[in-house]
Amino acid sequence: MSAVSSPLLQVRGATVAFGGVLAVNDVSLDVMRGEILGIVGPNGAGKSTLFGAIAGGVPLKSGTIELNGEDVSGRRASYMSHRGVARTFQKVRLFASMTAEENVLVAARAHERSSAGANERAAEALDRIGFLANRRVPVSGLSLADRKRIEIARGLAAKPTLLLLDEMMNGLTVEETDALIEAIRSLPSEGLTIMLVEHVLQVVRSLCDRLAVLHHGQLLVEGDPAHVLSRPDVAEAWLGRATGQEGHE
Ligand SMILES: Nc1ncnc2c1ncn2[C@@H]1O[C@H](COP(=O)(O)OP(=O)(O)OP(=O)(O)O)[C@@H](O)[C@H]1O
Repeated sequence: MSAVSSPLLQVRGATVAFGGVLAVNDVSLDVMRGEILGIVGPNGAGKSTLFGAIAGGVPLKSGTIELNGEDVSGRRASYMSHRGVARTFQKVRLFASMTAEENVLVAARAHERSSAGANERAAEALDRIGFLANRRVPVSGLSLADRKRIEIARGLAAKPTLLLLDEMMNGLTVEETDALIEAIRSLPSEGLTIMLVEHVLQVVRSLCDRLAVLHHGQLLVEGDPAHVLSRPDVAEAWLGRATGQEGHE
């Protein structure tokens, strides 16, 4: 298999246990280069835990995770970051008193020693996600939608090959969601692979090339979004118990 067509990430039999709870249970999944893969499922299905195992810092009880053919199972987040994996968190983690630019610079400096280089990285990351205009405004004065973009820019400042986006649309209006979908859609053409956890159906349908459904920590099904979403077992496992955020429909 050529490097181009081989998966960027291979998850094999990944299992994560918290005490007696198997938060991720024997999950195997390939993530192809340049795709946007949606990870969906009801609350508590194991989506964020799977992200944690991939982004580093959440140890596997069993199984393996390979990135570019390297076994990275159980590695720390800092190691994964330098291997090209960046993530955002459900709860935006920004320094409120700092500007957008300063927040992104903090992330950029972890990857670039020279301040000129870090400034360049930060500006490029903000530009990629369409947020250069208000970059000098303190974060405390920005909308949630803007803060989500800054959170993504912080991830992009690492120049990742794999970006994990955790529920970016939570709390956004329909218009803000549409705008962020457009911004995210343009990213993979610049050599980026994206995995995203999302509850909003509109996002999943219009943004993802493929979907993987988790339920009780296990992979229920993966494949084309239209096919996956039409399955009765998916509707029952996920849509039947969704939280109402899919009201964007
Ligand atoms: N640090 C932890 N300690 C103990 N149990 C945990 C921990 N993190 C997650 N869990 C448990 O693991 C399971 C999977 O949780 P996880 O947060 O990964 O699900 P999720 O699909 O991301 O849910 P949500 O959509 O609500 O964010 C749940 O039963 C949760 O209570």
